[in-house]
Amino acid sequence: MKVGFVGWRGMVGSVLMQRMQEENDFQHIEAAHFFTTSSPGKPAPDFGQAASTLLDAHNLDALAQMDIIVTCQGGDYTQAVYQPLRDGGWQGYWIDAASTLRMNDKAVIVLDPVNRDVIDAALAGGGKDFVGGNCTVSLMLMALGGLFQNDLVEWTTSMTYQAASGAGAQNMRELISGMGAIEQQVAAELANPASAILDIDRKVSDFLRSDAYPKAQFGAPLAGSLIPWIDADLGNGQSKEEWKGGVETNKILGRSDKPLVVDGLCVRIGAMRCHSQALTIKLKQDLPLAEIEQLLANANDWVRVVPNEKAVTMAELTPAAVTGTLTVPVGRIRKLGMGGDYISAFTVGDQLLWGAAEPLRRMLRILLKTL
Ligand SMILES: NC(=O)C1=CN([C@@H]2O[C@H](COP(=O)(O)OP(=O)(O)OC[C@H]3O[C@@H](n4cnc5c(N)ncnc54)[C@H](OP(=O)(O)O)[C@@H]3O)[C@@H](O)[C@H]2O)C=CC1
Ligand SMILES: N[C@@H](CC(=O)OP(=O)(O)O)C(=O)O
Repeated sequence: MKVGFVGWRGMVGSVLMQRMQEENDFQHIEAAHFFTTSSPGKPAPDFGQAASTLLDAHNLDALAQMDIIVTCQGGDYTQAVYQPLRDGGWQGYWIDAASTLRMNDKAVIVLDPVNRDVIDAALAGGGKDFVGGNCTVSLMLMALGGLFQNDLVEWTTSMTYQAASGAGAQNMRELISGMGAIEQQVAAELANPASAILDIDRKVSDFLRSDAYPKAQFGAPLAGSLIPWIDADLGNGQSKEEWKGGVETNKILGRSDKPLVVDGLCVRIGAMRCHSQALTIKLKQDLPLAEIEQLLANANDWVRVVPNEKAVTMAELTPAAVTGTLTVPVGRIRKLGMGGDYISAFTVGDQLLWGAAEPLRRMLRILLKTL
């Protein structure tokens, strides 16, 4: 098997490479080839394979030599290369982090702990295109798979608290710059315990609204504020990120013919790389909480039910606790005042791991085992 990697040095690609090394995935690959859009001919990274040089990621002939291509290069690259490659007769497997092909009929959105059956059916039917899902959708399904997979959900809202990393590496830098710049505005006042808090607040507020605040990437202040819009404006009041919540959830679950309503508001907050979501779930029946918790906990090896108590919630159900881990905690589970079939839940997950790189890594392993 020849496997080509495109976008391996970007943020998502780097996390993918790191996970592949941790899981010894390269040992299962006969020949790994690394592509670049910027520096063909330069030395390729050494992940225990023979030293080689970087290939041109726009060279269709070089790409066509691959049995499997894994790309984390982004939607523009997929848009430019995928169809010409297929039109040229390439029959290989395409594994992609970008959203471009997700809703294509022939593509499967991969999240194997949730939809291994959908993936296997596609492979058996000759499917060749496997795309990672939107990060909030994948993380929601990892957390709440126990309810969705048992067809217990009538509808759900997902109100998100999304990290800067979802917008890219430069946006993460801008978030930290914003935090630092705010502190600098009032460093002298902070050092003086007698300074008036309303003076500090006024200085910070003035700075947040000023042109001096670093916001070139996000277009609005994030540190010290939030941004209640993510991705494109669809023109009907819904953001594209919110639209993805519904269509991608149903596609992953293989129920686009009988779609569940999944809708809500997507909000960017000042976390680094963990997305959080608050959910209201209308169940099809009034199940005891203990049964709900058991269904959630048993759904996969990564979900962890956090008891709905203050101390453990503060310790375990936060971006600070979860960042850099594959664990997907879900907590704040309780019956809501609307009735016994309404529950709340809150979940946190690393959007670069289960939200981006890990489903791709696992799909590659599935292919390497199957082919
Ligand atoms: N960010 C996220 O959370 C998610 C992203 N995705 C998808 O993955 C795609 C890639 O996202 P992301 O990883 O954030 O993109 P990055 O901007 O981090 O990387 C994309 C490419 O930029 C080039 N590049 C230029 N300068 C640098 C540099 N200094 N360091 C590293 N790479 C550099 C590299 O290409 P080259 O080596 O060819 O020069 C790299 O592959 C997105 O467009 C999206 O489609 C999907 C889910 C989540
Ligand atoms: N849109 C997500 C990140 C992302 O890349 O999503 P998608 O893969 O659906 O384009 C966010 O900003 O948090």
